[in-house]
Amino acid sequence: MGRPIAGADDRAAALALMSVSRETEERLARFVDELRRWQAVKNLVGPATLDRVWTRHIADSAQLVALAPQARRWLDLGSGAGFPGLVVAILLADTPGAQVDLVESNGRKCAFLRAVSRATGAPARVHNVRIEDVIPEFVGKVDVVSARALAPLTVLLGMTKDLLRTGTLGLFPKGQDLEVELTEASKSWRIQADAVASKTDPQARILVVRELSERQAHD
Ligand SMILES: C[S@@+](CC[C@H](N)C(=O)[O-])C[C@H]1O[C@@H](n2cnc3c(N)ncnc32)[C@H](O)[C@@H]1O
Repeated sequence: MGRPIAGADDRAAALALMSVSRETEERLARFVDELRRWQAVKNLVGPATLDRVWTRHIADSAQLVALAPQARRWLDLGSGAGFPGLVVAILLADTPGAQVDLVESNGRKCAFLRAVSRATGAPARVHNVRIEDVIPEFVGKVDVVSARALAPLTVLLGMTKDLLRTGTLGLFPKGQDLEVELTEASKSWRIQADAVASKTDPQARILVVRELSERQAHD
């Protein structure tokens, strides 16, 4: 997006980027209300981003759903205040069989995620654990693994390799350093991926990882 926009304009700009029902918009608005309420005492997101929460966080997260329209079972790692995982869960709230697992090590953020899931009826389960400890539980069980602002790509691929090697699609929003991250990660991994332009930030792209294998010494 260009010039920062705030308040009602920000909400309208975000909604113009998404195609959601009235009910889904209301659930997203409930999420934003709760975020503002909790933010006052718990500092869940960067304070500077709160004025543009609809474009910077809601629409930025929502755009992932269109990249995996058939996916029902999502795993979001390092969910923080719910981006992108809880937004995805709200968008899938009326989709039969939808389930979004949110993994977050910070207990305060998990309390927020649970409160919003309850308030919105989103099909989300919150796991207050470390990512490294739960990945094995999800191998073969999720269609998509997502993570935003969690770790450099090399680290992210190491964390998710057992999922990506067994048919789970990886959706990783990335900033302007994606080429550098891909060059670095390609030293250790063979990666089949597309970089899709972000709808909310001209500098950003979403890395869609379709296949992953480890490089051998002779590669
Ligand atoms: C920079 S924040 C990004 C949050 C959110 N994904 C977003 O884009 O707004 C990274 C989050 O990952 C969580 N986190 C980092 N390492 C983790 C780990 N090993 N296991 C579980 N959560 C982790 C942190 O507590 C933090 O909330």
